[in-house]
Amino acid sequence: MADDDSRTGRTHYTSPAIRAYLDDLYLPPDPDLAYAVAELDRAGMPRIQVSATEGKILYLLVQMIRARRVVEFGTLSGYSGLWILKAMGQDGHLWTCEYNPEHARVARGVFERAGYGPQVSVFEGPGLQSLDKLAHFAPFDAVFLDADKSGYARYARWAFEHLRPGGLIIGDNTYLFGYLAGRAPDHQWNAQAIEAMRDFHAFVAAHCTAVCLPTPDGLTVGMKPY
Ligand SMILES: C[S@@+](CC[C@H](N)C(=O)[O-])C[C@H]1O[C@@H](n2cnc3c(N)ncnc32)[C@H](O)[C@@H]1O
Repeated sequence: MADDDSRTGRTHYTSPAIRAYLDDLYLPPDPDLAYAVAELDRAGMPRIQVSATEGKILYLLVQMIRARRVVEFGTLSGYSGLWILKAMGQDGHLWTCEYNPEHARVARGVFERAGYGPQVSVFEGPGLQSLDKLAHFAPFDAVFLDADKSGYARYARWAFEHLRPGGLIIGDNTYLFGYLAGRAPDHQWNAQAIEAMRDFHAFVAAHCTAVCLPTPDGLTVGMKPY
């Protein structure tokens, strides 16, 4: 029977039991990924990595387009980077930007330990200031945005310019923690930040074949047309 509430997103059928059942099936334990998460706690870093399901979505997307050259903004301890590297296999390369030197140091250790050291370039510094350097390695197959949310629109324009046709722009937290629409700006996310995220969505919607997946905080996937 038709269920307008779930189709329109007003209700959903997720439950802890369903999540546990599906995670058991689709997300087998991986010691490298577990180590990247454990490193967050050990180093006193925030647990703000993508979820395992979002990591698996990244993995699938990277494999579906046979990506070999991926850029990431927002490395943290390398958790999402590992998902991307594992999906690319031995001939892939990840350029990942991180402005916190301690996060970059921890991530390098995580990548090395998992055997991906030679396949990763960790760029230290603000992502927007690394764009010119990164452009030397274009064209890319995918660009994953998970750093400064106010920069997403600028990252997306840069990504579009430096992606091959069929390449992907992927952005996490594109609901802007609930502030994207229908919520008043405040000290956490001001009007300018909300406008910047809306500018990101407007750009991706206008230039890419795209959708915003309804993950807990929105995961936007846009393909540069062929
Ligand atoms: C949400 S975390 C990234 C999580 C990571 N992608 C994962 O899933 O494992 C965001 C990271 O971006 C970094 N960051 C924040 N602003 C940045 C900027 N302007 N340039 C580069 N990195 C930035 C933070 O230090 C933090 O490590």
